[in-house]
Amino acid sequence: MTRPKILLLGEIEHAHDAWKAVTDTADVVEPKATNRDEFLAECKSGAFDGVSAIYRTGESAAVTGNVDVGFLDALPKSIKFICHRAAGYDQIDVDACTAREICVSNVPTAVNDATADTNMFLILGALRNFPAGMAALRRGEWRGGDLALGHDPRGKVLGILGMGGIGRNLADKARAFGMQIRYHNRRRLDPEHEEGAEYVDFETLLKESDVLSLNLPLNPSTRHTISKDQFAIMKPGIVVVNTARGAVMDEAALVEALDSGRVASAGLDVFEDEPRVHEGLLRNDRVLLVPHLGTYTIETTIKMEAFAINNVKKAALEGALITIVPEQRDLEAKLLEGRDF
Ligand SMILES: O=CC(=O)O
Repeated sequence: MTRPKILLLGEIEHAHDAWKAVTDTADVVEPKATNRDEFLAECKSGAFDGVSAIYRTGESAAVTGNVDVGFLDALPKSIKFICHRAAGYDQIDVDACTAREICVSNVPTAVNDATADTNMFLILGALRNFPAGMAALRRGEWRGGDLALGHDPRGKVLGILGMGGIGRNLADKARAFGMQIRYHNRRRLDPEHEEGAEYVDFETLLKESDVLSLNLPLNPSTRHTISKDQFAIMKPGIVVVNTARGAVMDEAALVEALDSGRVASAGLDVFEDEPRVHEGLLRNDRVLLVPHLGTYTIETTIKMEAFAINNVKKAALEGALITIVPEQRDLEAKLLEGRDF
């Protein structure tokens, strides 16, 4: 029997044992390309013919670009699975994959704790104005007068926009700090999973939250969910934090809202055009900035890699996935129908 072929886009950083179990049973090919044009030319040269599954990291987009129509059109027809090593898969045009009968997986659960930890750090740091105090100290001004005078989390309303795995994990952590949890989601959670969190409409969440946390995925319909009009109705003095994706919020509108004082402070792990960060955020000591470190721990990276590796292994060896992205869930049986593994 011929060994299955996997295309590796990016690196396996930590889960080497799990990866060895893949290379024992499948052949792995890696591109030589150093930029997108070279990658597309390499695809078209036949270098990846016979590959059935791709393992990719978000960082690999620096060479290949996003998984868009141009990328998919260049791939050999043998490719039927793309296993992405991250929770957010905004780099992947899932509709275009579906049209080509390519199944997509992400890493949905392994990221929850580390991302929610980062989220809580941003909430505390932004509420307490720690960045202002830290910047004053480095300027030799100790606390910088009352610049760093902050607020306690206890008793504050935390509005969570997007109550998925990370949002629910964050709610658990924030309860321990005495915060009142409200949330808005496309669909209300089953009340037994709410654990006291109150479901409110989007407008109420904006108008009544003391802290707004963005925990929704980025896709074409969630881009700039928070923009000028939304800032205009937020509770004055609100704190805004984002560990989801930069583009769910209009960054320029956030800078204006910070400058006008509508938003008192912000905590951001993600940016619209990473690694570029808006000048208006860099110069503002009331913004706590973290360079997309939400999941960046050894333990979580190992869990994420192992999860994606298990998906690509099952894809290459059995022609199926352990998890498929929600957009394709109802289509899975149809997409896999008639495949010959
Ligand atoms: O940002 C991190 C992830 O999407 O996993």
